[in-house]
This record gives sequence, C-alpha cells and structure tokens, in this order.
Amino acid sequence: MSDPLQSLRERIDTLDQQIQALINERAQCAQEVAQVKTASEGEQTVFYRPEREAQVLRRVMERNTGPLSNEEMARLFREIMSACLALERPIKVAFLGPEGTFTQEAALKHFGHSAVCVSLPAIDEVFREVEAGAADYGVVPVENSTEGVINHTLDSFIDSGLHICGEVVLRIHHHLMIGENTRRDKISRIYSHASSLAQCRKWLDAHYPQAERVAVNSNAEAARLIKSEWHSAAIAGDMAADLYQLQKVAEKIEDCPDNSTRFLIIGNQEVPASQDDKTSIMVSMRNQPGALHDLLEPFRQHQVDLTRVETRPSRSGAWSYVFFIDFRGHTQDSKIQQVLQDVAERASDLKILGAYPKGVL
Ligand SMILES: C=C(O[C@@H]1C=C(C(=O)O)C=C[C@H]1O)C(=O)O
Repeated sequence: MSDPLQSLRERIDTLDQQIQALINERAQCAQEVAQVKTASEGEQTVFYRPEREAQVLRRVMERNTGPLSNEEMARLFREIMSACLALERPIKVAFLGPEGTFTQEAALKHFGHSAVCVSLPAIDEVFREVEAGAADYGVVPVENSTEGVINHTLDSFIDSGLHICGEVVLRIHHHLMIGENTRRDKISRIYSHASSLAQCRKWLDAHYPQAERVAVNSNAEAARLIKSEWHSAAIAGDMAADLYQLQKVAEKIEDCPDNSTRFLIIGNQEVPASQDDKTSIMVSMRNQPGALHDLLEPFRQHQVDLTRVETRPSRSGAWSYVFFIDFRGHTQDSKIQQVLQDVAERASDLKILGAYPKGVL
C-alpha cells in the first residue's frame, strides 16, 4: 500500500518544480520589459511602475479562489514582483527609521524584500534623500486612525517638488515586551513613542497604572533601551520584537482594534491611472469667510469623493492657511480635470502632490 504522506509530498515536489520554472519564466519576461523600456526611454528609464503593480495585485486578489486568503496570495505575488523588479534594476528606498519601525514594515509591505531599504532619522531627511537622487523613493507616515495627521510630513510637501507615487496602509498592533533580564512582576517604567503610548492609554491605565510612561523617539528605540534595564518594558511592534529579540508579554494592546497608519510613497515620478486611484492636492486660499466652503463646492458639484481634508497654517503669513485634500480619482480623468480647474479659479495657489493607485495590500 502506498504511503499517503509520501505521495502528497511527491505531488508537492512536482508542483514546486513547475512553480519555480514559471517564476523564472516570469522573471525573464520582466528582464525583456527592461530592455524594451531602456530602448524607448534611454538614460531616464523608470523601471518601477506602481500603477501596473497595483493592477497585477488587484487581479491576483480578484481571481483568487483559496484556500489561501486574498491578502496572503497578494503578499506572495508582491515578493515575486519585488524580485523581478530587482532584476530590472534594484531600487533604493529611504524610510523614516530607525530599523524596526512601522515605517520600515510599510516600506517592505509596499516594495517587497528585494528593495534596498535605507533608514533615515527624520522625515525631512527622507524627502531630501529622494530629492537629491540618493534614493529612488521614500516612505513616510502621514496619518494614524487614532492619533490623526503627521504634521511633519504635510509640512515637508510645502517646499518640496516630489510627487506622491503611492500609499500603503498598515494595521498597527502594539505589544508590551520585555528583555530576558526583565523582572516581569517589577515593571516600573514603560518606554515607547508618544503616539504609541497614546494609542494604548486605556490598556496601560488598566494594567500598569503605577508605571512611569517614558516617550522616546521611536518604538524601535524603546525596544533597544530596555535590553539593559531589568525593571522596564517597551511598547512596540513585531519588527522591533524580532530585531531586539524581546519577549511579548501582552499582544495587541492598542485601544482601538482597527488602529492603522497610512504611509505615502514619495518619488520623482508622475504615475498614470490604474483604474482605482487617489489624488492629493495642496491649496492656499485667501483668508475670507467661507473659504473652505468655496473650495469644497466643486467636489460636491462633480460628486467626487473626498477622503481627507486637513488644514495647516501657511508659512507665509499669520492666519492664512493651506489645505491638504485627498480624493478618489486620477488627474487623467476628465471629471477630475474639471474639478481641479474650478478649484484653481477659487484658490490663490494649487499644487498637485500626486495621483496614485489606492493602496492594495
Ligand atoms: C515588468 C515590469 O516592471 C516592473 C515589474 C513588474 C512585475 O514584476 O510585474 C511590474 C511593474 C514594474 O514595477 C512592467 O513594467 O511590466
């Protein structure tokens, strides 16, 4: 009688062989795409095509029949595309560091593990690195569902000529973690980034009301610090736990279970439409009554879905404002062109920050 385990493993071996051959055939096609691109675009060739990648991933999810989930299947294809793109040309991605932060996780989620990711200590340094051409793309956080907008990122766009090429949304799970020498019953201090402490405030009030909460520059920094303190714990994510080999004593301690952060991909490239896109603009208005109402009227009139409106003080003078507006649609759509024309007539300044595929993963 044949051993059922043995025959299943033989089937898996055969399938693996076929998958491997097909992945290499795909990689060869990507190499040929690179040759075609270089022949037509020369020195300035842009290898990374976010709109095409978004379409590939959406199709993977649409046709998926399981048992693997859509997200899991898309994640596997994300890595295949990442490896294929690296064959065309490895791309360099600067992210807000240090290593082990959620921004690094977002960079890997968006570009896959074949991208070369470089950590930088501040948001404006990520912008500068990409502007200088030292990195192809940058990844910066822009808003958190619990904590709101990240002003540093919005302000960096005021003086930058970079475009938004994509977005990625990450579910943020915080864990309480300790080092191997920590006395679990004697925790008197908890380190984390200020916004993570805020996102876990109720849980901390309930479980560690007496512990001192210390805000540091990043969650990864918190994870690093506690390695040498026997009475301290840190709140951070999985990447930091792995990087510093910490033990998670309580998992998913964020107060809002759907806590998520949105990150932007910034680069020099304008991205064509992918069929499901968002556009971000920055608008200055003369400070007069009803300014915001006037500004939003064209969106209502043309029935364009606003996804975010944010107000920031302008740097040019007291009590004047710039509005950051995100909406569904792409600057290549005629409806959106009409809205932008109407907005431009009402505004004192309009800057299109980018039109890009809505985050897929
Ligand atoms: C192969 C291409 O280049 C890159 C690799 C892709 C892929 O592996 O599917 C998709 C888009 C580009 O980032 C292409 O433009 O089609």
